[in-house]
Amino acid sequence: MGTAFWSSGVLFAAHRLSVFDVLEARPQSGSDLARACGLTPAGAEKLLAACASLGLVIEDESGQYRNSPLATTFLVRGKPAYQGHLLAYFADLWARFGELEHLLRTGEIGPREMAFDLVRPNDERQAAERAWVLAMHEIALGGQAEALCRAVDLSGYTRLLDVSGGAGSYALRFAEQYPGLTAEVFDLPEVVAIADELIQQSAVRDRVRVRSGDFVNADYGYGYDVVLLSGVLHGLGERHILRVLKKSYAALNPGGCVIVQEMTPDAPSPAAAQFAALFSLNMMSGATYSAEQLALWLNQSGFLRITVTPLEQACWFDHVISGHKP
Ligand SMILES: C[S@@+](CC[C@H](N)C(=O)[O-])C[C@H]1O[C@@H](n2cnc3c(N)ncnc32)[C@H](O)[C@@H]1O
Repeated sequence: MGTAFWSSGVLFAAHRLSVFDVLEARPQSGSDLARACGLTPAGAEKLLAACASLGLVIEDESGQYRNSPLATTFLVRGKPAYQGHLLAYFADLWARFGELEHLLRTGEIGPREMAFDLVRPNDERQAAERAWVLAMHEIALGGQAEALCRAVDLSGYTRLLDVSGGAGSYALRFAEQYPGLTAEVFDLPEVVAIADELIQQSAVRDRVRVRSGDFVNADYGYGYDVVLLSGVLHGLGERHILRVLKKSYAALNPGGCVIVQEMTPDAPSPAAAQFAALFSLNMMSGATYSAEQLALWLNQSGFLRITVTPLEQACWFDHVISGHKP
């Protein structure tokens, strides 16, 4: 455990230096890669050896390196299962976890993260925010959207509101699955701008649209059959959770349902439970809550017929909790 960050550091550096993009074009020796990626020859050799030890690249008998199938699938820009934005998001959490002790003692981010945020140029900040939104999309495409679609049945419903819907990934997936469904992705203005790009590239662009606003203070509207809250509640404390759930309740038609998708410490697999426990540490407010606690909050907000569904296969969110408006 003490050296786990070594592997993360190698992965982040190799990805940021475009090592996997360069190797995908053709196998390279250490000195070729040094030239292509702007590294010292010694640095390139060490990085390649470290990547080989992690199963990211493979060396042949002539000393040339190529991507492993793992790297080709997930780490090359433009590939359908590319996870690079998610990696960039993890790399952004580096400072937070490096100064965890400070966060735990004070409840505030540490001086190094603060200093980093202050000196970060605007274009880098915007790129990081965009990477974060696209990271959420990569999670959805990486199996989460399929898992959610299998866990809930929206047959007969016609209007869905995806509150804090991020890239709109789940609204898009549901619209694809249910031809009679229209969906609205509600999020902050800069986020819905990115969602709208993805919507316009999709086959369901005529049935999915965006609306910008603040989920704590905005009126969600009314007449919806489904309100989706995916990965939203873990960022909030109890007071705001109940506020969001009550607004969701008000937005629904009688018979409509709220769907909460979350990571929980009572996840079906030990690995997922560990992920939820560690994930909870990087949040300034909020926490990963148990499925039972989330179900209780749904009930306190007026929802009935509450069901709790563990997602065995999903890699990020491990539970769906849904409830109906009577
Ligand atoms: C963890 S992401 C989840 C995104 C998406 N639902 C998903 O599961 O991929 C949390 C979302 O909450 C949004 N958010 C944060 N503060 C917000 C606010 N005040 N009003 C509306 N959305 C907000 C973020 O922009 C982000 O898209």
